[in-house]
Amino acid sequence: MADSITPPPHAEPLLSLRDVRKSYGPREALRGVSLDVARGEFVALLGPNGAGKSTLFQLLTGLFNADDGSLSVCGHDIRHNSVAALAGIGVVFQQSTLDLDLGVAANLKFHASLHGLGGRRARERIADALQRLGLSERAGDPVRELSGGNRRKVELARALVHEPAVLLMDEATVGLDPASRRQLLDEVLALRARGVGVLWATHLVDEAEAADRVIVLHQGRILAQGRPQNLAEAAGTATLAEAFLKMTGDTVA
Ligand SMILES: Nc1ncnc2c1ncn2[C@@H]1O[C@H](COP(=O)(O)OP(=O)(O)OP(=O)(O)O)[C@@H](O)[C@H]1O
Repeated sequence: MADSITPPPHAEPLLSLRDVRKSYGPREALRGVSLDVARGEFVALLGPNGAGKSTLFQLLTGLFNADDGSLSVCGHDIRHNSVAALAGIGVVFQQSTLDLDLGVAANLKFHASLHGLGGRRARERIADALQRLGLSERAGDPVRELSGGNRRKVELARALVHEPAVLLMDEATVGLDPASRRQLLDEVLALRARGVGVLWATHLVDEAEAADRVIVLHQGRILAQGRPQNLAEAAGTATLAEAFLKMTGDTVA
């Protein structure tokens, strides 16, 4: 009998890096990194301090060019077709980039206009993003009056206003208390259902445990990748935390 199950259509990764290299003078920050993020996939980029996570994000957001290799978003090469590639990315950086004296909605409006969104369409997107994150009632408040957790949610809302295919989160929970950290992680995990691909950089193993796939980055190289449980099994440890320590702990930085 013929197999009645049709194979899924070939899914192009939303984000694709091939053999990416970047040095600062003699210091090699990325030494040939290749990775993909698929539609609706939450990938944790787990690495200790100095692993190269921020460098990778700076390349992905067009702040620097890679010395070698290629980076593409939705099939658009970041170097050769940067406008289209960057339109597909939403990003929350480690350090806040909100204007503290502007209102919550005004911060989002400014970002929307940078992406060519204005008028009613922008207002609807902003209202929708704030509503999803439970911030509708704070729309008119200056960001300065918000808690650290809510400020991060505003950054997340802002990163999503132009409806990017891929969301980049660079150590986005730094400085948050455990409850706010969990809340932010849950908000981002929920984006998978909308097809958003997420690259979540962290040095915190508990955040990586929630991921569909974990990529362990250390001293500019990918040491391992796979489902959290599979990584632990492959390393012969009971937990991902032990596997991470085993992989990275005994090497000199
Ligand atoms: N502007 C720079 N000039 C020189 N070296 C740099 C620069 N930025 C980063 N590096 C070096 O590149 C390597 C990777 O740093 P990077 O900040 O990308 O790592 P990271 O994983 O984000 O670490 P952290 O979590 O501490 O920010 C480190 O050895 C770092 O010292």
